[in-house]
Amino acid sequence: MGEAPAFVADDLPGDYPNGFDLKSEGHNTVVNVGNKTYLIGGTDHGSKSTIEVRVSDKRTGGWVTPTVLGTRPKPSEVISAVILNEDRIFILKGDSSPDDCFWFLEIHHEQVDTPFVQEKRKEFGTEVVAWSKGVVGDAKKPIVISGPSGVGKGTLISALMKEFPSTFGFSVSHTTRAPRKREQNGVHYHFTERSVMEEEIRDGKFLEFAEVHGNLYGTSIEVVEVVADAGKRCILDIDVQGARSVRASSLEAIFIFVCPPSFEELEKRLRARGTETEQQIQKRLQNAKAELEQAESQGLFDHILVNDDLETCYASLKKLLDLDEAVEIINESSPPLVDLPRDHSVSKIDKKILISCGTRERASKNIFLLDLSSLKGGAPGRTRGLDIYTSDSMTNGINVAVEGDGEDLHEVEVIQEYEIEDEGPSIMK
Ligand SMILES: Nc1ncnc2c1ncn2[C@@H]1O[C@H](COP(=O)(O)OP(=O)(O)OP(=O)(O)O)[C@@H](O)[C@H]1O
Ligand SMILES: Nc1nc2c(ncn2[C@@H]2O[C@H](COP(=O)(O)O)[C@@H](O)[C@H]2O)c(=O)[nH]1
Repeated sequence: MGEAPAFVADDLPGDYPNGFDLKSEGHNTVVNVGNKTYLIGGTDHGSKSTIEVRVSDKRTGGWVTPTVLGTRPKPSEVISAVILNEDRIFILKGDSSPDDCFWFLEIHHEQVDTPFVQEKRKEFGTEVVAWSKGVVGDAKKPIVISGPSGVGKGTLISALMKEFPSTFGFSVSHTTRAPRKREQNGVHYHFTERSVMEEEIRDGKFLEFAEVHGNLYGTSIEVVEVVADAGKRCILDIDVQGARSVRASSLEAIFIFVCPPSFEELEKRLRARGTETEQQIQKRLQNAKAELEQAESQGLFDHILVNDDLETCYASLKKLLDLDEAVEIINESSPPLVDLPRDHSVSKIDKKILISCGTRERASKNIFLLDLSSLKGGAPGRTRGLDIYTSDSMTNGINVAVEGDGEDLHEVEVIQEYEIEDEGPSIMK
């Protein structure tokens, strides 16, 4: 038996407040989770238009604007919503492009939080919600490479990127340090002012950041997601503090620490590179000692590589990434894409979402199923692992592209075995 619809569009509270800059009629959605009501809808501030969120606690009344983290979706005229696990709301945007129709809004409900919302609630001391774009299919785990300055991380990463340009994408960090000769903005780093970066950190735009050798460095969420969205495996070159933060985040990654064969050799390489002043070299060497000690921390790094002979170290890196025999494969099969039409209805059945296309009056037989049982990640990045199944990918009028010969679609048969409640769709425009 299917669950009752998560909410209905008519469920607007009697005291639905005017005065919000949320568009009315259809552009908004109201979701009740326990004692809270979430009003989710579009605003139109010119180029800055995004979906906004207001929260009301039924016990205290009144509406608050929560701290909103993550990349906010652009408004849509048709928004459907389904509550998942009470710690997040699944948002479906009708009439949106395939890469923009599924979103998750992570919330706080009673004792239930996603780790990110929990951490940020403590940090901000406010009501916090966090957006995370839903992505069909999975992405290969990003690779975090750490190690003391001058050990050869950049050299190893460049070799990987050169040999496997379609497989890997580099996470271009932000830094407040000055560019070196031949370093290009946007390629080697996003060079930025400290005040700007600090503000972006406060806005929750960074997956991790750290003060390293007297400058601020950080990995923006956007940079990592842009690489993953391009179907590439992201490589992060970050210090040990950053690795620790990523380990604590929702980003599942492989963590590699690169060691020098000796401290003397590290110093030799740093000096030979000729990019730092004597004072900076001393600072980096001092920090290297601490980093080498921390590399031993239980559970932080999955692999430790000694970069003595470069070729040998590079071969070991490729081996642990299962690339030793590899020839780069371009255009691996991509996950199915779906255009969610403007008129659709949504029902929740366990961890599956059934979407029927068409209006209530002119119901269409076009349906597809979203399986949310293997979700991974979440704010501050993407929520991955959505699976789509469609009844008839070629003839049903939904623009669904499915790889393979169609056999994968046998799961769709299961749809007919579910009993969907008669109450109609959970929301319809
Ligand atoms: N195995 C190696 N043997 C000898 N020299 C090496 C080896 N690996 C790298 N190098 C050299 O050591 C210097 C430092 O390397 P690289 O810039 O890649 O270090 P890094 O770890 O990325 O440093 P940073 O953290 O400061 O960016 C470079 O001049 C590079 O050519
Ligand atoms: N925590 C982070 N550390 C970073 C990031 N980008 C680079 N780094 C580390 O900084 C040092 C110095 O780099 P350099 O280019 O000035 O030599 C090095 O250990 C890098 O790994 C980041 O985004 N976050």
